[in-house]
Amino acid sequence: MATDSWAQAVDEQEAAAESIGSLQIKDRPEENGTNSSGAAAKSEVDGNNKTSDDDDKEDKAAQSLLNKLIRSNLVNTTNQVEVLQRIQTLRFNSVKSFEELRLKPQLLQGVYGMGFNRPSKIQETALPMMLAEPPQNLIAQSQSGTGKTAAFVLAMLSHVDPNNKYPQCLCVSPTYELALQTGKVIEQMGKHYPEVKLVYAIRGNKSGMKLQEQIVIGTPGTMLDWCTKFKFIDPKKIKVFVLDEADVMIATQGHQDQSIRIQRMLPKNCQMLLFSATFEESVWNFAQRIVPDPNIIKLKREEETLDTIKQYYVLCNCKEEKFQALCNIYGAITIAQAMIFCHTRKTAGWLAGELSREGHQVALLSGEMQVEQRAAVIERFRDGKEKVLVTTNVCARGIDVEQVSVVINFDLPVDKDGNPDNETYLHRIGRTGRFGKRGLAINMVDSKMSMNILNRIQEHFNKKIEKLNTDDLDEIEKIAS
Ligand SMILES: Nc1ncnc2c1ncn2[C@@H]1O[C@H](COP(=O)(O)OP(=O)(O)OP(=O)(O)O)[C@@H](O)[C@H]1O
Repeated sequence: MATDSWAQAVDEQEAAAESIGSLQIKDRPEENGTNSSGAAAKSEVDGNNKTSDDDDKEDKAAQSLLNKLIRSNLVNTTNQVEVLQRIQTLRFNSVKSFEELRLKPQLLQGVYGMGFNRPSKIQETALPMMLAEPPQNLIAQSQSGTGKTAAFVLAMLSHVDPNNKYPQCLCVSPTYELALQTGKVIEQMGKHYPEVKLVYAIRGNKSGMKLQEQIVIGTPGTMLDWCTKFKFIDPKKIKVFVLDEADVMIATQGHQDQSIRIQRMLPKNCQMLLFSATFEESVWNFAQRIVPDPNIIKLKREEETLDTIKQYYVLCNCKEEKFQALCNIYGAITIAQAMIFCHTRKTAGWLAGELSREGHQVALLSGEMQVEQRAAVIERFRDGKEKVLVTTNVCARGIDVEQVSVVINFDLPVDKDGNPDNETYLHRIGRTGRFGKRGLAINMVDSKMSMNILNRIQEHFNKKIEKLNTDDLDEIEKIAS
């Protein structure tokens, strides 16, 4: 992943270039796209890699929250679920309908009330395991948006006994905001089951006495305090323990230990469920400490591909020329919606301003915005209220806006050392099914260094990126046909 020391360096370089420009000593690149300032940029980066742009730094929790806030649907996947079951355990059949799960009528009503017609891919396999008797432990990994939260919420609601007025399910989340999002799902799904109550174990929400609510959802530190220091919760009475967003959890100092300490207080027969969007070594090690004797299910992510994307590059000398090229493209072809990626906030802000002056309806995602504000911007764009979304990569990481047909790399994606960030390139332009039949990606090249990056991206994907002359309207028109 690209970090922001490079962004900072580019910011500084841009600022320097502006002051140099005002002294009329502009470093103009050659027509073939070479530019001596490319090398200068690299050395600036090298000299500045300690000065990171902290404001732009996104943590995983914010990313995850953003995804939840803007998502209104399941992520489509045709990949098969991979199941690793415990030895000598029951065989679980996957289900194709919610009826097959024999849910309580109030819960079935809740599920349908949320507009779910049938279980998602991961739910087909995970739900029968989670609802089985005796309770089964589960480690489940699948990409964000595939229905994990809805699955464990249904499991918790199914397992509680509303007649018992004490906590029976604990669910730990990495942040207060993420806990609230899960809480909302519990409230929606449990809408017709009002006897079941929910409480948030989050800082400042001290209850002062033993809890009566059956479900407690919160962050690990407060949850641990409520179990140990304040004794609001009797851990011995817990039937279901859920650890959500394990990959986000382990990125936060202290969360792992706190979660493990909570888990150790729970009875042996308590059902342990752990969910994660990714499964790197560290997550896996943590998962195994939290969930003894687990069933494991994994849903592979759809492969991203460049096969159906037409890729072009445009040679320019400076950002003004890149902007002009962009205007020419807009003048020649009809673009329903486009996403434009810039390397720095400053360039993104400038470009958004220029585009608005040209009469475009522009949305800008910027690092200073709160997560909720960003979600609102993306939502407006997704709803078609704006036609162009200008953003830095840091802001847009992980965001899917399906209807976008044109992606413009105003700056090519690079990592902190100035090398091509192939993963980000693929993610920006290559989503499966994102473009329907055909998509268009246009890369702006403005220096020897960026030409070199483009060449390396071509080599990496073994896919030719064609040159496009944006001064030739006929040529531009052809790319859209
Ligand atoms: N069976 C279903 N049918 C239709 N929509 C569903 C179904 N299950 C979940 N959804 C919806 O799909 C979206 C994603 O589901 P959910 O939040 O459970 O996924 P997730 O894997 O937990 O994602 P994240 O990791 O981001 O929390 C939500 O809007 C949810 O309401």
